[in-house]
Amino acid sequence: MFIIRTLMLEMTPIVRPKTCPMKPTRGIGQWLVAHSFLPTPPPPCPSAKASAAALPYLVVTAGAATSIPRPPPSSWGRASTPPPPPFPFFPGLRDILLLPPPRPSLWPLGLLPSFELDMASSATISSVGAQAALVSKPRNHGISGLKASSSISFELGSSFLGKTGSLRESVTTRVAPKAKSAARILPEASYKVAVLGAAGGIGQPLGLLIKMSPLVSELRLYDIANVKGVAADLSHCNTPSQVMDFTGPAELASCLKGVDVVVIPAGVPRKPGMTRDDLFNINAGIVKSLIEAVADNCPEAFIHIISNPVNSTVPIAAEILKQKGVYNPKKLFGVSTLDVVRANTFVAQKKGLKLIDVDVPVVGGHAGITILPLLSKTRPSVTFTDEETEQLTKRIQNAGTEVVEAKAGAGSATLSMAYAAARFVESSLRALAGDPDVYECTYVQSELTELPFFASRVKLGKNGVESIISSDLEGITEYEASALEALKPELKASIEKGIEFAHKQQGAAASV
Ligand SMILES: NC(=O)C1=CN([C@@H]2O[C@H](COP(=O)(O)OP(=O)(O)OC[C@H]3O[C@@H](n4cnc5c(N)ncnc54)[C@H](O)[C@@H]3O)[C@@H](O)[C@H]2O)C=CC1
Ligand SMILES: O=C([O-])CC(=O)C(=O)O
Repeated sequence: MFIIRTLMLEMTPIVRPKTCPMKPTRGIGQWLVAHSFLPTPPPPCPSAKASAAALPYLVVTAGAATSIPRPPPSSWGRASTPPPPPFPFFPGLRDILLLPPPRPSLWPLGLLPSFELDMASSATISSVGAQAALVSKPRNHGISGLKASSSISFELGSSFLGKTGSLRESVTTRVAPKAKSAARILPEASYKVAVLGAAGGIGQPLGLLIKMSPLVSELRLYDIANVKGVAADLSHCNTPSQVMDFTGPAELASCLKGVDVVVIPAGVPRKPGMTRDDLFNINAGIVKSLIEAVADNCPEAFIHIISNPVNSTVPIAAEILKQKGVYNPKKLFGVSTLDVVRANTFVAQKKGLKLIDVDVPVVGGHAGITILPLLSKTRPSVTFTDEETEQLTKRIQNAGTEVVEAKAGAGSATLSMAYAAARFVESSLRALAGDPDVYECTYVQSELTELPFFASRVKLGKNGVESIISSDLEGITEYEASALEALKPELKASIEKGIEFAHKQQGAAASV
């Protein structure tokens, strides 16, 4: 955690004169990066003293009212403005405050720190020179589950976020060299991300979500078919990244050269009645061939494996990378983020908590009983009856099957998976950008247990896994301890199956 001192110098005065329709309220505040939606910063309210040039890109919403307006730029903040359509990601929020340019990590995918905005109720934000106080208290890790802590606090004098304010946040970003001296924090879209299997059920929405990231300069989409249309479609979104399409093995190398992150959702999904392991025979070969290309073309990239069965496909990838002499265990990840996303959602629903507050670590693997939510480690601290623990654990473990059955033959989770994968991509990019405080649960090579691969919370850094967080496994309940023991044989078998497959392939290739 550190203090972003420079931000204070950039504080743009609140541009909300009396005529603006929005009133400050008590409630949860969320930071949205408006520039994903508002390519041109809106002009100020008519009486605001802030110049258009000083206008920020970051919107803070506070309050829990019914709709968040997205006024057309020409009428931003005018009282007479009819209610505009709701903000796509955050219906249900109202007050909008304009603040300085965003840090890239704060984009609207739920990767948002959550702040308690406790405004003096008597304060009227009437102009640039309002006497308002905004005090935000540190909250739990928020949806991202990434922050060791995040806090922000402002005591304001002549402006809403005046010079006396201070901001403490655990997020950093690339600071453009020029911007440093000007005390300006700018997001820098400079990362190249490749999605392999980009025309599929996960690949398409994942492409869209990555296209919205302010950190990405190139979005490379690869599939064996149908990727041109997806790329043409996405390329019309006016966000920073350039979209490129690559079709078939002949174009795979060009797709991969120079990328920072490779995400692999290529492969077949389950149908009702199947286990993830039933996908092994097809997906093992797909992952193998794609990883061979990754090894040849971008061995330094972070590799995110979504293709099931993750418990086996990650060990396969590790073996292939070893065979190619480029295995870096710190950069190979099985994407188990969806388990965390689900656990957070279900726990919040069950306990009546605010979704953005809840963070449940999920360890083990990514199939059935190998998915082990550590409910006792839920933040904020919350107690569960034995019955609740049993019911929640089972629901989280079977959530994939819940979707497979609901889709009745049309595939498995795609949208929530894309959301989860986009979160993991964003976390990786933030880690690459030097954010010192990025944590995610992921299935990696591990010494946390006797198993060679294990999902747990890890700290991500520029070089991948910086450390594996062991504390989540300390002081777990009896229920969790016995579930942990119970999952080991299945996870071990899946790992061995993957390793054996890779060895057999190598043997077969050698004998040709
Ligand atoms: N890790 C997780 O939490 C989750 C994993 N999954 C897994 O993700 C995988 C993909 O699921 P969906 O997108 O729903 O399937 P899908 O069938 O809709 O899409 C898969 C895409 O992969 C492409 N593909 C197949 N072989 C390829 C190859 N050799 N190279 C490049 N692309 C190739 C297909 O053309 C297709 O566009 C499945 O294995 C599924 O089980 C799904 C949900 C969650
Ligand atoms: O259940 C499946 O087959 C897809 C998956 O991994 C999930 O939704 O967790």
